[in-house]
Amino acid sequence: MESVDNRKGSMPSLPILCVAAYCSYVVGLVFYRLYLHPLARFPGPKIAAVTSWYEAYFEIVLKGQYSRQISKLHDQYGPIIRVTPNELHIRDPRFYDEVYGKNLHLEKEGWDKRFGCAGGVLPTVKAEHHKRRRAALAPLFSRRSILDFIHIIYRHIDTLSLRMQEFEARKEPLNLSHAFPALTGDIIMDYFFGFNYAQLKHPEFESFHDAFIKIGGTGHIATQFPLIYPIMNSIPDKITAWLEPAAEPLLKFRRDQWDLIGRTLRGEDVKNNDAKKTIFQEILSSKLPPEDKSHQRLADEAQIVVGGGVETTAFTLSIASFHIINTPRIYERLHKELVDAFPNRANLELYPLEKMPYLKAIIMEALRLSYGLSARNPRTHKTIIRYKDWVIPANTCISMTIPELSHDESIFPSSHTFIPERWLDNPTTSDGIPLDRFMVSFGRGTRSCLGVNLAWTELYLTLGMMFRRYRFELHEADVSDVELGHDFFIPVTRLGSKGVRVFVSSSGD
Ligand code: HEM
Repeated sequence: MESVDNRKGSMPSLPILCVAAYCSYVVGLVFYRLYLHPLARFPGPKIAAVTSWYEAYFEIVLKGQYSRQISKLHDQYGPIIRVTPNELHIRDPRFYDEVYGKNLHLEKEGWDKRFGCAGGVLPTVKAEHHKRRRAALAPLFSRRSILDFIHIIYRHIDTLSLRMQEFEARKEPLNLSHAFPALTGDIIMDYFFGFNYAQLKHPEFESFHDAFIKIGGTGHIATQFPLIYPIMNSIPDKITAWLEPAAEPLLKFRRDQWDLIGRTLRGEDVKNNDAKKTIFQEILSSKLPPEDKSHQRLADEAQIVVGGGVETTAFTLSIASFHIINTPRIYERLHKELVDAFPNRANLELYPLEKMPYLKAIIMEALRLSYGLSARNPRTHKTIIRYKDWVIPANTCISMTIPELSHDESIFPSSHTFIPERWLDNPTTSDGIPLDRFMVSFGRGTRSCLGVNLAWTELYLTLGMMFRRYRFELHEADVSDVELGHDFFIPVTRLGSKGVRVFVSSSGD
């Protein structure tokens, strides 16, 4: 008996064994990531190579600041760096087309965890799934489809114009940063879902805006803790809305979509406008396999399409409007171009707007500074890629970031200044490359923006209407109300910003 007790006493207890095993695992993992990992040779801070907690610190604790930190790391370590244990980041505008090539079918890792709707086309990981999902949506995004729907876009632009008159009459500041997401939200709802929430008519322009900013922030947490969405989804909507009132419009949207999809699957026509088809009818009549036509997949797609189209276009409109109003030279030149084309201020037509060089240059400049997405945009190539002296192993996640390209001073001198003139008269870079090759705010290649035609149409018509019919005066707004403050996947300004607020008056001519 005595000898058995002695043996027991000399054995470490189970918790100690577990701690020792865990410590050995961590030491082994650190050693592997630093010295044996396929990316071990690449430059960058050791801490980023060892753990994604480094990324988490900048994204979660400092609220969307890792992209900014990555720019500083590029200054220190060069154009290619290892930013997480398994990801390389490249800063080189001339390498963009290699990473986001046109004919390549590339996997996109990581975004599936971000939004809690992994079945949507944007976050789809596998290239083959993406290809068929995108093909099913493409007809709905064609120029022809947009022109078929344009009367509904005009209707919403007219509503915005009426709201402007209302603010003019009341002599109260109008918050453009609130009005634009309501406009783009109503258009997208009508276009894809056959009805809208009349957000533009809401006194305070209630919209999906705040909810999307919150989702963007949550995406950083979900990247590290993917279970967060299943946990959140298990909480009743009422409690979520009580904890986070900004989420309410999106929760309502999700409930309504779930119901609409159910009704569409049962064969009902759920539209209550005169658009031709809803997105659900389009997907259901496509050649997609049954698993891509499930209730959940359709709901995921609905959220992605609305998420893709509301904030992006609205932010571009805010940037364009702020700078036009803030720069009399730009306002006067644009206004003259509009008056020449539309002597009668009540008229508004897409084709003449599309032919206006200065308006187009303004939109290009606003797109450049609105970036589309501020997030690192990952792609995984199945083969090795060579970048300068580096050989990037096959199946490595490589990312680049649109804001870095927009602010490359060798391509866009004074890149933080809004200069529409840089886009006039077919400009080229100093080495003769057309400047618009470096306009990547709609992405590039097989996974570039599907909504580009709709976005341009909205941008032409909204800015054309506003700056033909009205004059504006900024109210307590400055450039920090339209500059990137936080990367919440979409670019977000400083968090305390009250938005671009303006007094409105008639243009009088
Ligand atoms: C100024 C406006 C817009 C900008 C700057 C913009 C930007 C972008 C960018 C950069 C991507 C590519 C993401 C990637 O490379 O992986 C993208 C994808 C996408 N955008 Fe847009 N977008 C805009 C408006 C819209 C609109 C109005 C819609 C329509 C609802 C839309 C729907 C989509 C969709 C569905 C995708 C996913 C495409 C795919 O994965 O194949 N976007 N957008």
